[in-house]
Amino acid sequence: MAVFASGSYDPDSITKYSSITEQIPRRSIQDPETYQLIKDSKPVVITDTNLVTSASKWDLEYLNKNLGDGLFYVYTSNDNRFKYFDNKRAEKCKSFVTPSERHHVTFLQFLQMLKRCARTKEKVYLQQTLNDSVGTNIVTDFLQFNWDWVNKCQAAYGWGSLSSNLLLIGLEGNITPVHYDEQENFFAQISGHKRCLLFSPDQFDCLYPHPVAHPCDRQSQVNIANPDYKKFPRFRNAHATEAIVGPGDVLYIPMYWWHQIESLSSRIPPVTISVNFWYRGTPLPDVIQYPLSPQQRVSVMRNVEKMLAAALGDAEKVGELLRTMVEGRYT
Ligand SMILES: O=C(O)C(=O)C[C@H](CCCc1ccccc1)C(=O)O
Ligand SMILES: [Zn+2]
Repeated sequence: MAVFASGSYDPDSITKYSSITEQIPRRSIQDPETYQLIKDSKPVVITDTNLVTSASKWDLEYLNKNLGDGLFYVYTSNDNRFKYFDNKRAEKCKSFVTPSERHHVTFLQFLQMLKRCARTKEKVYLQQTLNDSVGTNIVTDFLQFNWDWVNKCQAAYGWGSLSSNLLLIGLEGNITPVHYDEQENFFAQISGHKRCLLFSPDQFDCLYPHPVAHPCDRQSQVNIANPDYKKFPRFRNAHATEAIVGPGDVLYIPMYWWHQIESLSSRIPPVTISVNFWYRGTPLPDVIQYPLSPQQRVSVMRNVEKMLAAALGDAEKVGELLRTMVEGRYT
């Protein structure tokens, strides 16, 4: 077993995907190009924001001592994929097999689950929105985030309010499969390394998301590690851009950009820790410019799916109606 110096990762552990073509640029907060990229809704890794420097001391021991006795959502998966699913919809959708299991546990129970994973090879992923149940030391660290910088960005780009900060503590090998979010995201890496694969929103047709009413809405049906080209032939045309983020890096994931996040193996520390900053998007402009942006086209498609499900009173009937409308007519 190779042991890596603290804070490094094993480059050989990185799965080779055919669809990777380029690297996401890494820029300083001093560099004007950084702000041009964000303005253009393009991904960029900003290397020196000090956004979460106050969290550099967050390791499992410190977090166990200071996170308080609240409950945390921890997902377990028997493969290493943690495909997000809407819990409420999953309960309603009888035929749906949840791709991972959600537990609501104390941090101590999470640590015990981590220990068990070392034996059972099961994977575990803590994904919890930071809330006011955390201890005072975490509040102090949180208040020392570089809010000045991130608030300036929020205002400069006309983003909506900060909706949440998700604390993510994962094991090497954990994968959050390809999905998009309807929020702007400053993804801050605190401990360990993560490989982020991003696909632009105009590749919607190559990534075959689940229907909007499905528990896995916004998630791609394609497993990019083993794509089913019969079901998803256009995935052959997909091209990703990649960044490996380490402690102190902040990846800007623009709203509607597809992303897959993989925790890279590094013996020290055995876990990866990240905190994201999700912002509601810029409100629609008063005058819509044509042609619509790829993001706006995704939003239109989502609205059509929602309206048809409501109009038909049954989301299961949307596909049939759309086929009737399109086949032989709009082809
Ligand atoms: O920050 C982001 O957007 C990420 O995708 C980070 C990702 C975990 C996100 C889990 C999730 C996905 C969809 C809805 C709610 C929660 C990771 O780091 O593994
Ligand atoms: Zn995401």
